[in-house]
Amino acid sequence: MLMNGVWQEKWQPVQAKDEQGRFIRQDSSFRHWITPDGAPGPTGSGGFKAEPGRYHLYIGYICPWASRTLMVRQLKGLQDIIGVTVVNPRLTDQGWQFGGFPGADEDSLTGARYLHELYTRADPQVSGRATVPVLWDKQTGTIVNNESADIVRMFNDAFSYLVDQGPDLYPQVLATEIDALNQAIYTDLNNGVYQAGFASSQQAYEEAYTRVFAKLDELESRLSDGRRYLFGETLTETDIRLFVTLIRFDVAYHGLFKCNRNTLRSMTALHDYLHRILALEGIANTVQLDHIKAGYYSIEALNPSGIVPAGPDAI
Ligand SMILES: N[C@@H](CCC(=O)N[C@@H](CS)C(=O)NCC(=O)O)C(=O)O
Repeated sequence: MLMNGVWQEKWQPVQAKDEQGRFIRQDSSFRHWITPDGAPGPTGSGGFKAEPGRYHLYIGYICPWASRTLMVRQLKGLQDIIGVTVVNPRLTDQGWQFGGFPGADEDSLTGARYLHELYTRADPQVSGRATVPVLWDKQTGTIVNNESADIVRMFNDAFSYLVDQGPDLYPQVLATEIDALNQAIYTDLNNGVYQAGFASSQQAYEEAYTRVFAKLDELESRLSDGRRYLFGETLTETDIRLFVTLIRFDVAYHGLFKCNRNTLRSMTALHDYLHRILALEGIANTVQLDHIKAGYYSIEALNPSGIVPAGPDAI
């Protein structure tokens, strides 16, 4: 991580935990918004007008948070106006690295070797972890935003006057319900699996494990009435947020994070739902299982041997 702009070599997956050994996630540090006219958004400062070719997205296929943004870029047809660079899925002592793995890119935009170089370019005194996703502004050479939830919202509407494509993933009529379900899915699943995997006490692990499977059971039953998506026929950002955790479940969370009551594949309604979203145009290309496996199983604190499991054969 970075301390006052200086990279600290000893990377630890758990930087903060509470007195019961529960993993605590850090807040994102860049929170500006791209808007149609460059006016300030809900947080941060203005000056980031939606313009074709001006912004660039740094992601890792391993990362569920980054993958949300990649999916929304795809669903909203922004591929031609927002470029993408993919980091190596194996975290190094220097954090995320460019190149060196099939399907990982060099950073042809800034020439950086590691992602943290972008953070210090954006703010020479920055402290915190150098996480993906990063939404980069080529015009001013800075980070617009590194919070996937914000980037998803921006991609949903900021560029609509340039590219009017794809569903509205945050329709106003559903906003309150979306916010509530997002929060529940974040707590129990998106972050819940990490709390199980990175727990440093039996109690913290069991608490998280119980919440993960209680939420999966609840969603399995919600989807069992034959609805296409969580809110019916309309695909929303909540589906994207759930999908990124479900797609990683059997290949990473079931084994590495000890979320092993059952596989996702054995939950029929959720499994069908997962494949329904995977079949949406362009979405399969946003999922690279080899990156997901290699990345998670390279977390030394959880898997010192570095051995990557051969299975499962199918998701
Ligand atoms: N709040 C961030 C979290 C992103 C995040 O935690 N990314 C992880 C990868 S899945 C990361 O880059 N970790 C590197 C590190 O913590 O040093 C978001 O949702 O955008």
